[in-house]
Amino acid sequence: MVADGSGKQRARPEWLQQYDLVGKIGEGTYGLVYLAKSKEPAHSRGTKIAIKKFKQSKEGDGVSPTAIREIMLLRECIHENIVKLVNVHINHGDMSLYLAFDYAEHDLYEIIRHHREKINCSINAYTVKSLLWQILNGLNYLHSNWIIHRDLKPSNILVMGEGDEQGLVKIGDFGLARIFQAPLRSLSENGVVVTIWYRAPELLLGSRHYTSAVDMWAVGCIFAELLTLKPLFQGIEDKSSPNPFQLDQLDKIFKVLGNPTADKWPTLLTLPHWASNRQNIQTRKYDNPGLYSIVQLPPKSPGFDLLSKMLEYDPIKRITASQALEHDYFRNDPIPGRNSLVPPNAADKVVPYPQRPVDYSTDFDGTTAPPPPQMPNPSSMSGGSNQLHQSMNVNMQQQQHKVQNSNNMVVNPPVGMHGLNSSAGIYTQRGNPAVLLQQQQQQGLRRKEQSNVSYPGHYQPPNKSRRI
Ligand SMILES: Nc1ncnc2c1ncn2[C@@H]1O[C@H](COP(=O)(O)OP(=O)(O)OP(=O)(O)O)[C@@H](O)[C@H]1O
Repeated sequence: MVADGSGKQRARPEWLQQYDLVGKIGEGTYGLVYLAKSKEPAHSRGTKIAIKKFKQSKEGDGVSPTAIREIMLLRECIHENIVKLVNVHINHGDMSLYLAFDYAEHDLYEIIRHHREKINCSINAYTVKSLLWQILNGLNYLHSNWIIHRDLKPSNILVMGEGDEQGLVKIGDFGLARIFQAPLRSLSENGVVVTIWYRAPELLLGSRHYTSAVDMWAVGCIFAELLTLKPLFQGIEDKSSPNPFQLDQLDKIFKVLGNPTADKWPTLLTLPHWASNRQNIQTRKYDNPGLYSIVQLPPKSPGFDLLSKMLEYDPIKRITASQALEHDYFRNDPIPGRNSLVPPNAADKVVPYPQRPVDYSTDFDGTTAPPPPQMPNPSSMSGGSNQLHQSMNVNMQQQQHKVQNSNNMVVNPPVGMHGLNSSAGIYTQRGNPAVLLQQQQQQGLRRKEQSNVSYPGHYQPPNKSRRI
């Protein structure tokens, strides 16, 4: 118990007490990601958790009540192939937001990189198929709940490490792309880069309507990348204005799939950039699509058929997640399995992927932790990082102190919607998740129309420095 400004005693925020902060594991468009461990036996001691801290905007306007309400809705999404949002914490002092997720030891960015740069061999067919099936399964769940991910890419496809859930795919970051529609410029300046490589052609051509088909395009790109270990369409980003027309990205797509035509894609002619940049777009003609030679699949194979249907130009004709799950590709050997990392056939080698690197020296403020001011407590020691770990705990305590003085709101794991903070005007509702998610979708569309934001123009070049 601690005293607040009024002299009253109040409980420490529960969520801070239950974890030991271990260190920083990554940095994304919206903020930093930390690894923490559960301290409490009730949550099975030592359970790893990923805490995402969202950075403040330069204007310091914090997290809007609408964003918070929508995040609360994301906690309703419970599915084996969706990363679980276990805790939401808003620090009202500086209006920063912390989201705690189940921790995944791997992601497809690292898995693909490991095969390409470390072991120099392809990912086995069973693993590719199992990963793809589970991505589609998670996506089908999201789409049937009216959630469009909008930012699918290998680093957002998490894969569980050793344990009961080993090899399970968890889609991360779902729903956040819309909530935080305009990422902060300063983050890009920090060297963190987001990518246009997985962006659907209708968006590149200026469509303002997101449909679930944009996610299927991204899955097609990821499928190809799992097969070849290289991004399929590596366009060079134009950064000349806040939201420029990405000609090179489209050009890379056309080169592989051929130029789109109004015959095959009737609404093409209505897309803003198709009309306004027609000359630029159509100077180069690509008549010999070469997708099958890139992915090295026979044109008549089920795998190639599925991939082509994901990379269909016309979003209306593009295969849906539920259709894809029924595709013949998944009915043929090797049959996909729950543990994507351990093929049932003993002849297939199990690849030991490395654990995520952890930067033990960065605290929750994103600054380097000072040397520990006191002797390490042996009970919190682990491996060679004892001192740093201890200093992280100290920082955690400092953070706690800050938080306790800042009228924080903590929302603990859910059964149904809950959490009311009238002083902040933040509320969530009890009710049917499907209905709520539909409302969420409608609100999002309305907001998009009002703000007239079609897609954030914050992309940086492909040499993304995404690690710690
Ligand atoms: N639940 C999690 N468990 C383990 N690692 C995670 C988890 N969520 C995210 N990460 C990792 O943290 C890093 C940063 O993630 P984050 O989602 O913030 O950025 P990103 O996906 O690299 O880029 P962007 O923010 O542009 O989507 C990535 O390596 C990601 O795989």
